[in-house]
Amino acid sequence: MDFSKYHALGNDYIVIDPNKTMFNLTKENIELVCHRNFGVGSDGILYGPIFEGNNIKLKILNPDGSEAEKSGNGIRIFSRYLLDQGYVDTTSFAIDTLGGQVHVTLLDPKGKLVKVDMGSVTFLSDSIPVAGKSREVVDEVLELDNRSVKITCVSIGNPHCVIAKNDISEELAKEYGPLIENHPMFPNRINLQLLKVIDRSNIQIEIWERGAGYTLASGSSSCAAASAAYKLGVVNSNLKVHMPGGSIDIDINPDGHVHMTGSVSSVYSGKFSEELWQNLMSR
Ligand SMILES: N[C@@H](CCC[C@H](N)C(=O)O)C(=O)O
Repeated sequence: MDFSKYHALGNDYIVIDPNKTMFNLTKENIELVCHRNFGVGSDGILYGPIFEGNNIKLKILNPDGSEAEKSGNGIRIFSRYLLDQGYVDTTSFAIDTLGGQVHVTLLDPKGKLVKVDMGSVTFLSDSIPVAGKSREVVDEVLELDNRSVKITCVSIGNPHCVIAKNDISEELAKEYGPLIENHPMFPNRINLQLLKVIDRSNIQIEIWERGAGYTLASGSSSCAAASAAYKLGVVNSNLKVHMPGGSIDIDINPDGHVHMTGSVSSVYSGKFSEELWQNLMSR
């Protein structure tokens, strides 16, 4: 077995385990493995577990080869991988990511339902980052290709830009996505969520992910959009985030920590063909 593939609400990831498979994490290799025509195909690679003392570290790679600080669906998937491979034998453990440590609780004996304390969010421009003077970026006007949009920006370890609209669609996410992701206001690029508030306990989002493009679901996007809606005063602290691939439950605790609960599905474990493997090893 060289890799395992899982999805969380249609957001699919390949887990490559450095304890089992030597893999050069070059931009070209990541792009090839994630490519849906020339490789295995996925919305990213989860590279781990990397053991540092007693800690378990995870690296999250986007299909364009960039490294993400956090991924909500990625963390839930990786938690199930740790259980499937016998790396953990408790229902509660921590994982270190570039965007901080997260705390996981397996709510199902097979790891099919996972809750994660994703940490706390910030709206501060310097932390996200968003260019310009130091401020909270909440309901602020951004010029976008001859249009004005209202943005609220959030970091939950990785950066997000939320745009609330009455009508949202895949087409609109694909139109706004590249413009927002690469806008000069966002020096580290950014993930986009188009947000529609259904009622105080339900929101709907369409997502464009930094380094990945349009995806069917995103855990950190769910946390970001729910936190933005809560900050704007239009939802309660416990809510459901509906996405094209399914829904995630979000609880915003009084201490500011955001808890995300959602499913994980196993797809298959596989081996790279000798031909693809030679290709990957040669660069
Ligand atoms: N799908 C993820 C987010 C993955 C990282 C993102 N593309 C970024 O670059 O920040 C999720 O479920 O959170």
